[in-house]
Amino acid sequence: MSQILINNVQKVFTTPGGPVVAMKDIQLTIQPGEFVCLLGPSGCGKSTLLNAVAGFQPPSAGEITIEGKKILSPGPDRGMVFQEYALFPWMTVAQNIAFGLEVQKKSRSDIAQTVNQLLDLLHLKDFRDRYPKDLSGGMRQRVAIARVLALDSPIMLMDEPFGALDALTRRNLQDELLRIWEKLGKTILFVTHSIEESIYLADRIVVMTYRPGTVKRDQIVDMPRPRDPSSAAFNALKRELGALVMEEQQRHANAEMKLAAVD
Ligand SMILES: Nc1ncnc2c1ncn2[C@@H]1O[C@H](COP(=O)(O)OP(=O)(O)OP(=O)(O)O)[C@@H](O)[C@H]1O
Repeated sequence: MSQILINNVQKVFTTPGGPVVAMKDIQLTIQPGEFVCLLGPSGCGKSTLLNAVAGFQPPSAGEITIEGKKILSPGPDRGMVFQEYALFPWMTVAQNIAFGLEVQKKSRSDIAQTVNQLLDLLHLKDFRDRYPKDLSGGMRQRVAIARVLALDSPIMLMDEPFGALDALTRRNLQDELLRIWEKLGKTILFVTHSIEESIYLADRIVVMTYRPGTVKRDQIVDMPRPRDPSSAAFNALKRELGALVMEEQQRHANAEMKLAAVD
């Protein structure tokens, strides 16, 4: 199983205006099978942390290990889903899902079996021969998820995957994701700036501060699923986390005003 250990991680970007400390002193352990959301306003380092776990951008200090092995580059144990669907427009739905398996040189029959299972799991059977341009945003994101699931990585890293979807489609895909997570037992690290989305989905919500990104609150969400966004417990937590996020948003706004004053 795949425990993720984020050990005292820091990331500094060099910019023409000087160094930007995007995240600092991040210390987190994510257990196998856990669903963790990274929550915070724009610019608080959520994507920086996710990209470091993905191995796209190594930290400047500290280290990230998965099952004790230091992360230095992307690997087959981690699948990534982005906000933009990142599908190949010249391939059909089935071909998009099969792509990674073909790169891995799996046998034709294995590929066909996995693709059929995933078309089933994500309710995409009737769309298998369509091209991405002929699909809705929600459908495209289903294909993107199926494509990552095809590789059977134990860890899924998701960067605002439902951010561009309308509210109804978003709820629908959140429910699908929970169903898949419960069925397949993946470890999920999910970036969002939606407080409601984080409470609806996560076992644990890590609220981050604005520049430098640090852990402001590590919150267990101890509510049975499916969660009811109109319940008292849901709303109490929403208010509490809302106040924390608002503080950071305010710090962001103040920092931008200072910059504008310098300009
Ligand atoms: N390549 C880079 N070069 C310079 N600064 C960067 C770079 N990438 C990120 N940053 C800065 O690091 C900080 C954290 O950025 P990051 O994208 O991780 O935040 P975020 O919380 O994911 O925000 P968003 O929700 O807008 O994506 C920001 O202040 C950003 O400007």
